Amino acid sequence: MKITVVGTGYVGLVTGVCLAYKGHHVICIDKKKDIVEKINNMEVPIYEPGLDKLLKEVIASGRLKAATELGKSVAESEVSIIAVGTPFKGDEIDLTYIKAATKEIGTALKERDKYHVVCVKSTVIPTTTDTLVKNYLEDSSGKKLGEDIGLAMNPEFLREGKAMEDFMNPDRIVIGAYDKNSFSIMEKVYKDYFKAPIIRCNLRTAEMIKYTANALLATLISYSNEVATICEKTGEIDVKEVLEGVVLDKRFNPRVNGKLVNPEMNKYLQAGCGFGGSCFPKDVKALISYSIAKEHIPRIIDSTIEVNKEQPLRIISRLEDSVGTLEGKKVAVLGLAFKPETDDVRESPSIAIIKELLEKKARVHGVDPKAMDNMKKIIPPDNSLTYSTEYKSALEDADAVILVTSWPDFVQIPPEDFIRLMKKPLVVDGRRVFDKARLKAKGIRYIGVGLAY
Ligand SMILES: NC(=O)c1ccc[n+]([C@@H]2O[C@H](COP(=O)([O-])OP(=O)(O)OC[C@H]3O[C@@H](n4cnc5c(N)ncnc54)[C@H](O)[C@@H]3O)[C@@H](O)[C@H]2O)c1
Ligand SMILES: O=c1ccn([C@@H]2O[C@H](COP(=O)(O)OP(=O)(O)O[C@H]3O[C@H](CO)[C@@H](O)[C@H](O)[C@H]3O)[C@@H](O)[C@H]2O)c(=O)[nH]1
Repeated sequence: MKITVVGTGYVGLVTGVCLAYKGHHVICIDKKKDIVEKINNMEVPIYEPGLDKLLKEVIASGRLKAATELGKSVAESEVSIIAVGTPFKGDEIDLTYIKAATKEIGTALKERDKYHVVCVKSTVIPTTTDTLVKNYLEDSSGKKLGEDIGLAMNPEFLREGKAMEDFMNPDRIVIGAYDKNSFSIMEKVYKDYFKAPIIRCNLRTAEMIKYTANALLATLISYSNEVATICEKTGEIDVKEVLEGVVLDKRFNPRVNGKLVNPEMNKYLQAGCGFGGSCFPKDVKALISYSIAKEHIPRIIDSTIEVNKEQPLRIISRLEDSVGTLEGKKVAVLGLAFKPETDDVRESPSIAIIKELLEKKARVHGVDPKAMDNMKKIIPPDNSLTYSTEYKSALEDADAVILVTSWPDFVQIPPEDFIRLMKKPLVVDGRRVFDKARLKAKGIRYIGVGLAY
């Protein structure tokens, strides 16, 4: 099947490469020339484990190409998948890129005389596909939906850092479609290639499934963080023990032959310094603003954002409680990416933490094995702020370290390094990954989220 993917960022590139690997012929379109050139030269423009190898394979086999213009490719394809960004801007979702991509596809469809399905993969709020996208498409193509063109909404659930694994082995494939033809063509994209239940629904339901999934996962994180604060304020309760006691319920973590089969869910029932990334913050905010526009004040998901905003700052105030003023003190921030195995720093809690430390006149040394360059673009280095990719120079003479991202390099730091390199070692564990007892036994002071002593 010939498929055009419009928008070759994170989702578009993974989608294009995986569909080509499964046997489809894919053209990936992006406005950015440098992305297109890199792809055609078999270079991956983002860091994502496993993508490199497959990209080389599909380019070499001729099943994937990249281009900046979509006209020819759309006219020759059965399906166009829209995977452009849908950021949150001001106080609502920004659909500028969706509008532009839809218009361009519609214009290109004037040249096609066979049925063609336009599929929205970008995360868009309910009713976007069956109103805005439908209207733009019909206006720009001069064709009628259901007669000459089809429309589908197929949300993506991949996680950064695990994108290849998630795309290749999806838990479910959600296909919202306008008509029968659109369903059957979209099924042809997936059915024979992926082993997953296909959920057939209308366009709005598909849009809402995506938001509900992200808002629920983000809410679990904020819920865990709220419980953490209650534990901190009580004393002699460790939120880690509490949540471990909760997740062993088989309704969260079913067992097969006595073994846990879904411990991944436990990551969302853990206390820490908050969630970040390119999706949770913007999607939860978009759902809130959509709900308000529909005249419903969403109390639970509103608090999800509020708790998350406070979480990085709570860490700093606990550090201050322990060491007094931060002015002139050196603080090592371990981890800049919003989670391990990615170079993505968008909305990472490390941004709020570094800004707050600088505001309090601390000297900051940020460390990350992959995300340092991306962070430099957001908060450039200066006299008070240094970056590196390894932790040892950051620990040297530091008054405290704050663990923000649980990269294995950091989790495995031997306590001897804290003792040897730091002034009077103090570890603030923002992800609860260190062995508190082991550190304390070596005389290292320890502050953990959700732990008062
Ligand atoms: N990143 C994720 O983990 C993830 C997972 C699931 C869903 N999503 C959703 O997928 C969508 C895309 O996210 P992303 O992270 O891949 O975004 P991204 O910013 O990495 O990529 C978007 C790409 O689209 C290109 N683009 C914009 N307008 C274009 C046009 N008219 N023609 C051609 N190219 C165009 C941009 O140049 C950019 O490279 C968003 O709606 C996001 O919410 C993202
Ligand atoms: O090893 C981990 C993994 C996650 N987290 C926390 O969980 C949050 C979210 O992680 P994750 O869900 O893996 O992030 P994303 O890659 O942004 O993926 C989410 O957002 C995507 C975009 O919509 C969806 O497709 C995914 O299903 C959804 O999980 C992070 O900010 C962290 O707070 C950790 O602390 N450590």
